[in-house]
Amino acid sequence: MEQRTIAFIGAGNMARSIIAGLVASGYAPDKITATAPSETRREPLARDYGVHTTDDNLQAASDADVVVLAVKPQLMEEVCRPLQILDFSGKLVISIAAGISAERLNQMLATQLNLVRVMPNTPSLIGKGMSGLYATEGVNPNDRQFAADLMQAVGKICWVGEESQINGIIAAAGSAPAYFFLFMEAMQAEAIAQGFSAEQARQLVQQSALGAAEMVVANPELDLATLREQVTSKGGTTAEAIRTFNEHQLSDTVASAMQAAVSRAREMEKLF
Ligand SMILES: NC(=O)C1=CN([C@@H]2O[C@H](COP(=O)(O)OP(=O)(O)OC[C@H]3O[C@@H](n4cnc5c(N)ncnc54)[C@H](OP(=O)(O)O)[C@@H]3O)[C@@H](O)[C@H]2O)C=CC1
Ligand SMILES: O=C(O)[C@@H]1CCC=N1
Repeated sequence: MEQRTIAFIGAGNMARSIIAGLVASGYAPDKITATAPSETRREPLARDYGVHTTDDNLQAASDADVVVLAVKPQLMEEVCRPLQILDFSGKLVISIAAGISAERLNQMLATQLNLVRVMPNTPSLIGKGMSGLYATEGVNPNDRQFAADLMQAVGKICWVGEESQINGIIAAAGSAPAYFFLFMEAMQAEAIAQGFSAEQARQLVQQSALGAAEMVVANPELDLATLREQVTSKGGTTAEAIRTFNEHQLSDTVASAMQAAVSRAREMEKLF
């Protein structure tokens, strides 16, 4: 892919995941700068991935072709204010923040940005990310392509045509790794309660999760219900487990949780 100079403003969990995946995919580390106030954040990034780091947001953004806004939503306004003096006209700006609209970002940076909103997730760290992308009006095909290439270097992508759909991406992908971790945590805890060591329980759970996910990927012609039915022998153990999940309205719980993620994103759009 095209090697542009990229500044990540904010070097936390998500920026680190993208940077790790990018560098592993062959992106030149010396084209990447990550900024954070604390040395403890910056040092491991420089050490592990060979990228430049600094606490100088203004210099990093000024030197970059592409500015990735990767701070917490509640800090975005404060972080953007000093950057208002920059000329963003030749730059592509990518925001990965949840709950901050393009219109708000234009206000925060006091200009009409050439902006793509991206909603990634942390498995980008290992090249297995899932990102949603929304290009604001006027983003040229080259910049769209660059944003797509960038996120494809760390996983799969899904373009959305309406900005509001980014909140749906949060619910279905951005936040989703945490749902699966939670499910695995609960399974691990019960496996321990049933007598396995923490290590054994973790292996039982993680290998089953990996196997299930890979079965889904390897069998695109089979819908998810069919894969489930293949495990569920009539009158057997799985049927009882599934009946218990259904009795406790697992589907409704999942739907409510995803709706709660969307509601929170909408609420954040008003707060920050
Ligand atoms: N985590 C996730 O799975 C996902 C997160 N996102 C979005 O990514 C963004 C970042 O989230 P996440 O990585 O989890 O958050 P983190 O808290 O892990 O990272 C935030 C980073 O911002 C840095 N920071 C704080 N103040 C400044 C400043 N003034 N200038 C520059 N950097 C600063 C922090 O540095 P320091 O530690 O030194 O203070 C830290 O490196 C959020 O907007 C979130 O919505 C989107 C999708 C998924
Ligand atoms: O929890 C959050 O707000 C961010 C956005 C998606 C995942 N983490």
